[in-house]
Amino acid sequence: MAQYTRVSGIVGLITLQNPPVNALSAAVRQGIVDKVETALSDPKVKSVVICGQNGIFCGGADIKEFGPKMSGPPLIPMIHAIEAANKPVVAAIEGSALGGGLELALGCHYRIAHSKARLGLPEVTLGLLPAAGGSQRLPRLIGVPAALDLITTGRHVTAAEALQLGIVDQVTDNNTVDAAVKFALSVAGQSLDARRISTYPCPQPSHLDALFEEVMQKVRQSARGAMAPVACVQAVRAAATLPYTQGLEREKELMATLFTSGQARALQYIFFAQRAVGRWRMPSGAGWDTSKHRPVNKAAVIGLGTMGQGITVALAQTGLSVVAIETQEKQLMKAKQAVSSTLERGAKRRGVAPPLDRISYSQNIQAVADVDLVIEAVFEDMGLKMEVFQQLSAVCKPGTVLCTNTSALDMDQLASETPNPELVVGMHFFSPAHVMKLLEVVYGPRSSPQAVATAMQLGKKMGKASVVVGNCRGFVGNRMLMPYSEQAFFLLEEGATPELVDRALEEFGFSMGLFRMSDLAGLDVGWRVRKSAGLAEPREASGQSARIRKGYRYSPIADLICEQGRFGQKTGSGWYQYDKPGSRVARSDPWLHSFLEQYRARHGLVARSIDHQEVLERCLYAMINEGFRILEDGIAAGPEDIDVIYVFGYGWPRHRGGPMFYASMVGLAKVLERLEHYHQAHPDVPYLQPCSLLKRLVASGSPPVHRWREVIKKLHSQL
Ligand SMILES: CC(C)(COP(=O)(O)OP(=O)(O)OC[C@H]1O[C@@H](n2cnc3c(N)ncnc32)[C@H](O)[C@@H]1OP(=O)(O)O)[C@@H](O)C(=O)NCCC(=O)NCCSC(=O)C[C@@H](O)CCCCCCCCCCCCC(=O)O
Repeated sequence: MAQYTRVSGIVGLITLQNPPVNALSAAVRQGIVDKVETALSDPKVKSVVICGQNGIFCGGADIKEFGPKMSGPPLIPMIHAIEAANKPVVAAIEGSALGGGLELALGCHYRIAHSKARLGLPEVTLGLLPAAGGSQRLPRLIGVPAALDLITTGRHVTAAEALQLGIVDQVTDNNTVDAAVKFALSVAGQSLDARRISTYPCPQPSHLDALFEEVMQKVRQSARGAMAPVACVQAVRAAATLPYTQGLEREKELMATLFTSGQARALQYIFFAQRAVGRWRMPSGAGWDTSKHRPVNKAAVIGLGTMGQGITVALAQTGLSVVAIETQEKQLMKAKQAVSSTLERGAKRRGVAPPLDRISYSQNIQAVADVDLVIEAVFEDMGLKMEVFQQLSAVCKPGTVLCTNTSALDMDQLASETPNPELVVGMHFFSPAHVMKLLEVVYGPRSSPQAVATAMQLGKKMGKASVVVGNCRGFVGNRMLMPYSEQAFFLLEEGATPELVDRALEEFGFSMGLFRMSDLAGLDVGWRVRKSAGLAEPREASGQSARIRKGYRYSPIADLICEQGRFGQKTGSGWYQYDKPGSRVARSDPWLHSFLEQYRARHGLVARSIDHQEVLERCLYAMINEGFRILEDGIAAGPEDIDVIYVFGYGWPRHRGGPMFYASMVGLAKVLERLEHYHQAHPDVPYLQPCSLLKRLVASGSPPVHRWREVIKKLHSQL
């Protein structure tokens, strides 16, 4: 909807009204069409201002209304009518002007923004392009290179940058609508000939073809199979090479392909999933809407290894006071230097002062006495962690939330070491913690909703995609990684190479294949986990029994690699070889290939030809199957939680929407059928045995992913 009033005698003020972000729903578009007509036909009105209610101009087209049948007036003619008006129309931009919101503003003759406003064309992140004329007007206004940057990345710019680029005409620190009305009064009656962006010639950069070729190459490389960034480049090229109306036709054509694509569905699903995970709930029924967080102004980090350093940086960058504890003096000094230089580099990039003085370093745990929250990040050793938790319980002020960053240990066992287990939760960061967006917030049976709410609130403040999960081995992310990597090891035994498996996964869209990823993370991490689970015992590496553990198929290949001291990039070799320890360029390793041949010969295995489809089906479906078990066990509340974890923490291609969404796109019946097929071929691999929730979903007609929670709820109520 839109409201119309007349202000200062001659200015028609149109206010978009569609909380919370004034998205351009059918009703809002109808409102704009009607109110613009009213303003233009009122002889007393000499100029018009368009603004949004509640401090936000407009979050763009209403994504919830996207579908095969769209009602209401279309955006393009609506914006054209504004641009063609014979009275000046001024956009008063507060909060955000994004997507269709900015396109609407670009149709206005002038744009006034509040200094805190953010502007952008983020359609590409939803699998779309700015198809309400944005891809044609923006390059005409700010030039091709700047428009390409904004449209292909979808990044939001500040009002200051928008002014510098020429997107807005004025920035104000005061009331934006008042400033826009004043501006509208000052331009009333002036000629608008030079203010209609669609009539501008598109500035022609030198070497146009070379520029587009270079950008297209860059975009294709980073898009990893995503269609929208490529279409965005094509649309901007149309702006640079065609008259406006033809460019608009091209924009429409490209949008038609994207709009109905699976990729757009996946990306829009992830947009809503990211928000849905914020509405967390524990099995007790307590959740985001019933639990109040404790304020956290001062936090402590215990243990300043790589993880602790990253967490310290992230907390300081969030504006918190941080007490950083490390008992070893040498490590403390090393960590202080590393944290300071990371903060300095980050601050330089952002043009701000580094928040070095927010951190105090100490070797003495007594220094945490007055903090509101502690994050323990010491070595993954239960004995050591228990000792730390006992000390924390004695030192911290009452009510301090105690968090562990463990990725593999039982956080409930740790909680049992404290007199207040309700204050204990897991905050599982991903390395490097100041860069990676994912945070798993882990609750145990005794964690209080308030402690969970506090960790979630802190995660939000830190800009993390924070997901509440239950306590189990590996939580959600690492638990699903187990069957995924297990299948990859089996594929090596059966004839694949790390290169083949990685190529299949990277062509699917993963930022890195499994073997390149493990070389980066360090192979010793998984080796330690397998050892502590009693799997990677040193055994006679030959014969049938070497490939069976606890009665099931097991591949000792990764353990044997580790026994050679090949821990990945840091040692200069792992699944690949590197020029020197720490170098990042993975090269195919003849040693590894002959090791695999010898291994197969020793175990009487005959290599067969394995194609990409089998790699994907076995690795991904085994992982997805575990995802269904996680849902069945109630460790994740819904498929959105799993998908957000995989997209933000494990390099799952965003345009495929996360593993559970992907399963729904492939078809649950097909996933079930392939799992049954592979389980029949490998009956000694329990991860391939289809989970009963998957069977139940298929039996209930494979409902769409947003309806799985109903089936899960029913399942739990029957248990
Ligand atoms: C705006 C934000 C920055 C605000 O952030 P904040 O943190 O304050 O709040 P939240 O993010 O939590 O959001 C609050 C709440 O609002 C919901 N929401 C946000 N934005 C939208 C939206 N655009 N639509 C609907 N709902 C929205 C959000 O989900 C939250 O609710 P929830 O219940 O989930 O908690 C931030 O929200 C943000 O970044 N928003 C998204 C901004 C964005 O990406 N905008 C672009 C939208 S796409 C667009 O504008 C497209 C246009 O360019 C062109 C459209 C043309 C359409 C033409 C269609 C014809 C296609 C032809 C096909 C032909 C096919 C055929 O031939 O058949």
